[in-house]
Amino acid sequence: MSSYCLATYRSFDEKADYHKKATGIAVGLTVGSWTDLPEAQKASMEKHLGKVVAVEVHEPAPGEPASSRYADITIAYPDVNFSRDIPALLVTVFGKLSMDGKIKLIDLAFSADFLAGFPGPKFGMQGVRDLLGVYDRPLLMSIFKSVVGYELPALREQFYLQAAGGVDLIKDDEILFENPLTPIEKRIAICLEAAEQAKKETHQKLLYATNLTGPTSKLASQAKKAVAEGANALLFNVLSYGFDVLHELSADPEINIPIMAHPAMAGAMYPSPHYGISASVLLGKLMRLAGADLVLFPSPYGSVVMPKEENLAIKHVLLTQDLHKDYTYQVPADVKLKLATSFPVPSAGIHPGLVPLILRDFGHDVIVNAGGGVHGHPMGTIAGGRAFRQAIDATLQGHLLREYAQTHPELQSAIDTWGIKE
Ligand SMILES: CSCCC(=O)C(=O)COP(=O)(O)O
Repeated sequence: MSSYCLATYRSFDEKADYHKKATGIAVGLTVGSWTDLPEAQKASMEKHLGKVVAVEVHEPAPGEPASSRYADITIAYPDVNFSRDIPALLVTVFGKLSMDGKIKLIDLAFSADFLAGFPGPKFGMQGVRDLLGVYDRPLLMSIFKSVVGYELPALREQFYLQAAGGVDLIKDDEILFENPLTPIEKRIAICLEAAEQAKKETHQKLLYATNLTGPTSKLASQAKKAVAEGANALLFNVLSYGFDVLHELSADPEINIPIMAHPAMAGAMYPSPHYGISASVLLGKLMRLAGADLVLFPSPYGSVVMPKEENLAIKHVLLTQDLHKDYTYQVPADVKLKLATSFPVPSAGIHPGLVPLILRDFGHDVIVNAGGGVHGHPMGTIAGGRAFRQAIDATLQGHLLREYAQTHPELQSAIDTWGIKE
């Protein structure tokens, strides 16, 4: 029995016969042509032929422009046509099609056969909590800022200040690449040393996500070098390297530390309503499928804004959604379909006054993440971390930030600087 992966597109066209268009996609991206084939060949090609699963046409409401006419089209692609990897799937379902007018890939669903090739996140949300021993609250992460051109002692100092403020994770800036001043093995050594120093004061465990960079062919060995040096997490710019690179790194048993996916470049792919790939597929489904343990993405609240419904769709995909959907296929009982969940990290322009909103929308299973909101604190970086921890504590205990701040000067100072968004 054939199995299929499903792709759903939103296509904008004022006049199109969308049913004809859907058939054109299903045939054009699989067997190429159908009606012209001799009957004998049709029989042998049947298993390779894409199928139209759904066509939902949305005509413009009275007063809306004709250009707002669109259809959501779902096509089933036979697994037999592509190998079990994300590049093959993406080129099949949205290779040439991505360049063919106003059309956006808005959803993907994977067959059991396809999913079986993906172990998913090695740690996931639960594994990251286990490493830190923190279960009863959202986590707090801070980001190295403006450290390009720094020598090791200055980098160590910035790490220590972040750690001493009580953060759970610290990540490299995504623009800190391999460089002679702070090469990965030396970064790891001095940052872990600073983490130990801070731990004497905070009594907290901490994960440091060091940026994995360099030529693709050397990434796995670079990651293993980092593990050998004691690294306890990696940051990875997934979209510039490709999902398959993340998949290979995360599936490698020797790279046994969590991988944090950075969304750099995503803005070139998801924001348009007419083109590209939806945020929930790009930063949600494909990241989790490829094995990201933590995924950063722009939040609806800060400086790089993503609409709230798209944010919540990413959260749903990372934390709860079953990525599997089978079309005309009985799933064998021994096929594992549930991937571990990935920790959502809504980011960019986050300050303590946004914490109530983040927790309202994401609940406990979220990582509050900030760079400028920690280092830009008027009382310094340590106070920046503390202000965030106070904002998290206040929100969990049901206090208004404004009231809690009266007895917590770091939070008060943060609110005076950035305000509270309700
Ligand atoms: C757009 S999500 C990535 C967030 C990030 O990496 C970052 O450096 C945000 O820094 P900020 O100072 O805006 O907290």
